[in-house]
Amino acid sequence: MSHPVEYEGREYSVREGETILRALLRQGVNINYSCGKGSCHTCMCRLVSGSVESSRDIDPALSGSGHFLPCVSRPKERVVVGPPDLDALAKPAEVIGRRLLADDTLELDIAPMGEVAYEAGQHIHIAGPDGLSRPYSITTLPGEDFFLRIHVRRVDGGAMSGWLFDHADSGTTLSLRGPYGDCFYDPRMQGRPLLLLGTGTGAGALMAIARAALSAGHTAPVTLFHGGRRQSDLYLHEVLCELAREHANFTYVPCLSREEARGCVRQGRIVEHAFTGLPDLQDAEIFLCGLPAMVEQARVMAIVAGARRDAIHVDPFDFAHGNVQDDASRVDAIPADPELWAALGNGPGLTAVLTDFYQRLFQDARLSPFFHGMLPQQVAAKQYGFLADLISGRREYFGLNPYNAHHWMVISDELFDYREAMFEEVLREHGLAPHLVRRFLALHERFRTSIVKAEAVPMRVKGVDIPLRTQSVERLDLDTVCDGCHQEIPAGSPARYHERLGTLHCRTCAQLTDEEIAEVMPD
Ligand code: HEM
Repeated sequence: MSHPVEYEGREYSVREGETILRALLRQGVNINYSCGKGSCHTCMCRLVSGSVESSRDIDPALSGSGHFLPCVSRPKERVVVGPPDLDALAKPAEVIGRRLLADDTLELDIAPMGEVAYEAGQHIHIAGPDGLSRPYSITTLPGEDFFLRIHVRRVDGGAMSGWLFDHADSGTTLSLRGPYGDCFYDPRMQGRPLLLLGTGTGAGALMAIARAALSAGHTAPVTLFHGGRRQSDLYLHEVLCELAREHANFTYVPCLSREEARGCVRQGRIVEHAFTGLPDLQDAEIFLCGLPAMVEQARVMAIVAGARRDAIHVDPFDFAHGNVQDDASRVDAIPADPELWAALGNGPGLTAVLTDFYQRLFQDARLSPFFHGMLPQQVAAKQYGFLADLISGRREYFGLNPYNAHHWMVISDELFDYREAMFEEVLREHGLAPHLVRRFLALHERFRTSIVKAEAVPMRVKGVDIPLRTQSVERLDLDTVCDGCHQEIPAGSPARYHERLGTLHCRTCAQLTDEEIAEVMPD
């Protein structure tokens, strides 16, 4: 028998065999999570009452303070779940060593008071004085030493990196939270080629992932591309060359985009080199750490090269910089794809795909709530306008760009991938060749960072944010009809106008409060 779960004051059903995380996501709860299998700890919650059964143990200090992982737990009775107690999750730690790896890159050895169970390449949040806190990738391997090592790049005007550079000497105390993230080597990847792309200190995390794989006896090729502008950006050059000498299946490819490249260093950006000649990435595991623009471009290229969505592992804190490019420039940069357009019958095939896709989406428990009040054929027609422009190269679409169209929606990477899997299935059912399916999905992929976000954002028009407002109470100038009860609303009455849906509701259907009415009808 399954038991319900209460989260943030609301009760949710849990189906037989379903984890608490799955149940909450299915019912539209916006809960932070990442790996979904008990490794990254991103979804950690506190058990306020009741008990759960977990398929994976966590640090006893965490379970002792009432924490558990909803992604690997099922309720044993009715449970009440709350957000994690961040103070209880913090562990004191001490800096025990530091060295400069380059003018602007510092290596810190940090000894936590107590055990921190992590995977190489995961990150921890480090808090300094005044509660300032930033994520840093762990560059050591678990069990290798009693301390953790991180790499810090001095960021211009960066308060935390500046503080670590100037004040984090041996003996300085810090506070740690984590580990977090699912960008790490899993022994189940044995036998698959690993492709690692990083810029800046992303190389520290990638080196740890490569070392974890090699020390676990990974025999398939492991290729690490590290990109920088200047020679000094390639701050792990010697160490990575040494690793390549020690392991025949490890290749290190340094690339320089600005300074002249010499010796084994290649000229240009890593994305250009890594995807030259489009390797077949169907079996590969891909790790991306570094500049958001690189991560975004590499993700698109990986999809075109056949990578599975769940095989692309991204260090999530790199996206903390937000949306890297505006949609208009993205659209301008997308070349027409005459082969794909022809395969879609120059239009009718796209209509057929979108009609089927939205029919299916409107039946889906996770996606349909976003489309409340809309009709599948309406949405399919608008989507056609957007995609037909991208694929055919014409420029006739004047609807909302993806950033603005989704500004009010909370969409996780996982939900985005869920929609993509559904879309992929429809494309295949319509007989599109596999290489064209990838190219189609890569078009969507280019807009991921415009669409995926943890909270609603204001619309942005010509670089200016429009205040987030989807509903307003108005005093009507003309007689009209209520979209709820279909009764007349006489001119001069208050009504609620839903800007996005374009609907109007009378004071009864909209349940207007006296305060709301008084604001538009002060007399
Ligand atoms: C989980 C993923 C997604 C969800 C839940 C979602 C949901 C929606 C919803 C509800 C709307 C209607 C907005 C409104 O009229 O207020 C919309 C519009 C739109 N979506 Fe998505 N979407 C997703 C992914 C995508 C992707 C991958 C693309 C393509 C890059 C895309 C492109 C668009 C565009 C262009 C519109 C505007 C159409 C128009 O009004 O002219 N969406 N989406």
